Amino acid sequence: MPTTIALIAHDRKKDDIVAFVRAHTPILSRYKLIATGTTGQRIQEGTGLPVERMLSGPMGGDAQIAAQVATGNVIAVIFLLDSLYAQPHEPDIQALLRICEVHNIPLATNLATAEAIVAMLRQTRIGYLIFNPVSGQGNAQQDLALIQQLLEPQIRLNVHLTTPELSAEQLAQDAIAQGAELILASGGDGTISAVAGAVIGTGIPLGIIARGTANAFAVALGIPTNIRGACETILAGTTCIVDAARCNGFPMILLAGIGFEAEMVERANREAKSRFGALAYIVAGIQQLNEHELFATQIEIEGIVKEFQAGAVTVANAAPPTSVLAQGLGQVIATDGLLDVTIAMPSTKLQAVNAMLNLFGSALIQTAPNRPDIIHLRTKQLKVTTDPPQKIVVDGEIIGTTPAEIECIPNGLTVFASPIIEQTV
Ligand SMILES: O=C(CO)COP(=O)(O)O
Repeated sequence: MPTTIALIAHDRKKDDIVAFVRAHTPILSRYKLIATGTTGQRIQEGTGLPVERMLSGPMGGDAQIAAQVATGNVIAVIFLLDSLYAQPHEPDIQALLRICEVHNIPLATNLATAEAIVAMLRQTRIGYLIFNPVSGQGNAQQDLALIQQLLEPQIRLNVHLTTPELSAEQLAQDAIAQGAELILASGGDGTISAVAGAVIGTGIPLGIIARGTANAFAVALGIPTNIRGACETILAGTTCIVDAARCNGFPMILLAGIGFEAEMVERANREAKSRFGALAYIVAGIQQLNEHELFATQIEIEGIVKEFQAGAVTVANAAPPTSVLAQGLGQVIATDGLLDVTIAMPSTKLQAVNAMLNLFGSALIQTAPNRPDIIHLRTKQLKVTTDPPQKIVVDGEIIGTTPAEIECIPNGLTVFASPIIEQTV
């Protein structure tokens, strides 16, 4: 959908349009502004807002704007006419007015109707949709078309596709810098975490349209993992405030896995994920189980250090039941201001398999497993040191090796989701 507004004023109305734009800067600054040459210059000088300037009206500026309207790029035209004086380029003016009629584009020709357009804009939300076209196994073009079809009657979408050069995180930062009031992320957990990471602490509501392999974040927060359901959740408008976290400076929404999980994620590479979907993780997990060894682990919380021989250390902010290694407490609470830490210390492969099954079972019944080889705790922050150093995976991406310093950011994210009902364990 277009997000451009065209601004034009005849000479004796130029002061009016500058005053009008100045009075409505907060709302108009959310849109791309285009204007005829002199009008654009006056608005830029008078308000500091960026304006893309066409030719001056008599030289064809009205005609250029008419072309933009005709090609569907313009959401509204504000054209303060001077009806008391004849203009040399009257045919161009009439052509622009006619094109607005033909294309049913809101057109204000005086200050009263310009105010009406601003009132309309106030009721329209603009959503920055950050869309990863290579996530998951669906047809990205069809997915995007469906999202637009479902959301656009109520939310004007500013669509930005991720590319190898333009990361989801960069796009999210740009959206925030442009004053986004609503950011939507569509892709796998990597895309969603990257966008969420940039949004932490801004208070900007985040919509999640999961199209990935595991979609752990959506599942953890009870957000539907089909496009239609996800869009309905966004349109319903209910938001939840959940915790976020940082691991060695990297934003973390779901969990940090140290040891087993990091190795497993590395095995379940992009190619395997495209071929086997979520099964890739299980295949990789079984392969990994054959090779994995325990490592010496130090956990430091508020100056107190404890030592373990661990196979996996998982520090979770939010996690679905299928994030087996995070389930030391039977469920991960995303709204308690604390991280859920699970340390698995199996000494044989059989114990490891048993421990994983046990953890999965406890997540399903939301009770902590009672096993001597699983330790669990909740804390706001901790430091994990291992010998030898272990890889760390944060929200599905390897970010480096231990030591890992992880801190919860209570209430760091506002997401569109139904209220989360947590049971206290
Ligand atoms: O003449 C105009 C519109 O018809 C306005 O043009 P300028 O903004 O260049 O003065």
